[in-house]
Amino acid sequence: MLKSSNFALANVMDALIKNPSIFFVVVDADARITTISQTLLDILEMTEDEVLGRDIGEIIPDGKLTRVLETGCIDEADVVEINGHNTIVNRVPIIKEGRIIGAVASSLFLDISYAQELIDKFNETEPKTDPELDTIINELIDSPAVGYIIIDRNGHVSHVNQTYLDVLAKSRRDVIGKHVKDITPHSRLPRILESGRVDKVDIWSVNNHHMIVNRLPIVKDHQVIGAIGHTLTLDVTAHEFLMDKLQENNEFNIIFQGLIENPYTAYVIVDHLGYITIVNNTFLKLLKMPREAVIGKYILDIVPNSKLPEILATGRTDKADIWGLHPDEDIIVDRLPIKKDGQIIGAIAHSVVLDMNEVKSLIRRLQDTQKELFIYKEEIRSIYKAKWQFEDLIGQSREFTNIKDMARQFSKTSSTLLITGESGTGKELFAQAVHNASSRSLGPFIRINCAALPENLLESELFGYEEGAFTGAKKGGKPGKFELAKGGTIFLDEIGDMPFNMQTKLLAVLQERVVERVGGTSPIDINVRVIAATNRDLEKMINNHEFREDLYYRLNVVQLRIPPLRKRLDDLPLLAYSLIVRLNHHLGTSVNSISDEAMEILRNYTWPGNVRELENLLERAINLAHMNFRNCIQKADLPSLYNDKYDLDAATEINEEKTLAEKIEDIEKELIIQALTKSGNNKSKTAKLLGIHSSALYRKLNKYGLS
Ligand SMILES: Nc1ncnc2c1ncn2[C@@H]1O[C@H](COP(=O)(O)OP(=O)(O)OP(=O)(O)O)[C@@H](O)[C@H]1O
Repeated sequence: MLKSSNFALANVMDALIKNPSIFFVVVDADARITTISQTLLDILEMTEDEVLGRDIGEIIPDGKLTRVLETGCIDEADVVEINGHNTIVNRVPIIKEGRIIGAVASSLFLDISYAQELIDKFNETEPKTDPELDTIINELIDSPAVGYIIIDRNGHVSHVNQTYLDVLAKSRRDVIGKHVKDITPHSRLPRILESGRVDKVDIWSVNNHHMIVNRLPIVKDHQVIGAIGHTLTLDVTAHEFLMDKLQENNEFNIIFQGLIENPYTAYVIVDHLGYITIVNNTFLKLLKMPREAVIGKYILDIVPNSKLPEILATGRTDKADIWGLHPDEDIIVDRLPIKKDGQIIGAIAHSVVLDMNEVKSLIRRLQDTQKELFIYKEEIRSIYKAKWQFEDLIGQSREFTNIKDMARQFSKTSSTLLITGESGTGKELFAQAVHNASSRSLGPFIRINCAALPENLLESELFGYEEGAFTGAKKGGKPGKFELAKGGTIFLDEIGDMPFNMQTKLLAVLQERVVERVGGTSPIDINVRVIAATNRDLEKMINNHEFREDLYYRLNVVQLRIPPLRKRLDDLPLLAYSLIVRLNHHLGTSVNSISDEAMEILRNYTWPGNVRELENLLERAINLAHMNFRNCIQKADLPSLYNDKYDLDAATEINEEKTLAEKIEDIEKELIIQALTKSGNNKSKTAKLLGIHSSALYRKLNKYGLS
């Protein structure tokens, strides 16, 4: 009778299921025996009470299982002799959560003594010259349970027993004296003649019989004079062999049923041809079929959508695949090939999560949260995007107030508006203010940056797409910005960077006032006001054939030219102070003034990056002043205005507080700032200066808070 301690048998399952053995011993992490099969006890001539709880080294002193515990390495097909029985043993560590918690030694019980005896006989005399020996050999190999075939040094069959002749479906006359390859063309016995090595526990198929075989060389005076092939299991795959054992009402049932029969895990095992060899009750329950209807059947005849044939064909391992036996009954499964000597001999599928209801409810909750998040994001974006009003636009200079007045007038109409001006002058602010002062103020204000997206994405972003329009297209399709902006304003920022092809498509939309989704067939009416902005000289671009003239006229129905900061320097103190108030609020600082010297530096600067540059510069100045416990911005807080290299030097300085990756980011940020300054905050020029695509630049600007 077999006894096992509290040791978690479930953990042994994986180790054993890959190991079609019937005699075994299990030890825990301290090498103490926790489970042992009766047959092994019989071989050891001991009782279980004498063995359980004892160190394995005291019972089987070869120390090999202890080594598996130490190394975690599998020890496959090792020939050992236990009490005069030659046995082939597999030793496998039991690993849980990355820790070795025990080990199993299991044997395909193989008494190779017969074969050994045969070899010994061969070694005594030349087989062909001794008819008496033939009789002895024939007697020895005359076993209904084991198939034998023996070849001489030339590969010709010298002996074969009736059991193997039955497998071959041939008569003795057809076989004796023939070359083994003429009988079974793919025979691996000749290989043994060449290598002189034992070929242990190999899966061998002939005439649709699947067997486990051993092949041994016959060696005399260091010369290979022949080879023996004999079966260990006849007509069964390894797993069928195991199943046969399971059918027997013996002690193995207890342990193997425990291992395979697990109500939380469905198991199915196929042989190398895809025929089901093992299936547990949990899987049968899923199938709603009795065991007899399943075992021995081709997997696809039972489970038409099984992926096990793919595993057999490719040898790949599937981890946590969501798969459904029946529609709407998804489970999560692992699949793995069973390999022997590098060959795929079968495949296992077992469930990881059988009850998907819990997983599904989690997924549903996640989807709900995502939807909610999307709604909030949209809300935040709309609040943020359309927050600017004319009152927020700072500037009292004539140039500025004139533009503001003009813009107020334009907000009373729905005409397409083109806003031009250098980078950072406030074009987007004006667009928002116009929208907010217009009759469309309750509708959405949707901005799209035409420079930040590659052409193919820009098209689907602007016009949307239908389901299946391209690989990766979302189910149900997606509305474009023109559709989303319905009843409101669409702000086409950086229009000068729109690819030429897209310009043509945009022109058609503006002319016909309809959009067609990518992959769609029906036009959708649009009801939006279009405001476009650019810091590029569109007229020059038209001359260079970079911008469509007809589109320019469509966009330039009315135009606002925002003056650069250097042309309204009178606004500088007011702007600087207003920005400081806003920045303090944002940064949680309380810097409230600028020294005259610092203001003078600001006045003398040319402001290629305009108000945005002023804002960025003041933010850094506030941080520096704050770090130095000052409430007043001083010259020292504006290092980049009198020393361009300052920040790059600071970025490259080695200090322990930052990792290499963080330092590299600092340097990248500084280089971008310098390129922005150099290009007058022109994004496409900046991207060119840095040798990167403008969409990459926009990502980086976002990352470093420079946009
Ligand atoms: N008149 C202003 N009053 C207050 N803040 C301003 C003003 N003009 C610009 N700003 C500030 O400068 C930042 C840049 O403005 P905006 O994004 O509108 O510039 P832009 O001309 O659209 O730039 P780009 O061409 O690079 O897109 C704004 O976030 C705002 O903080």
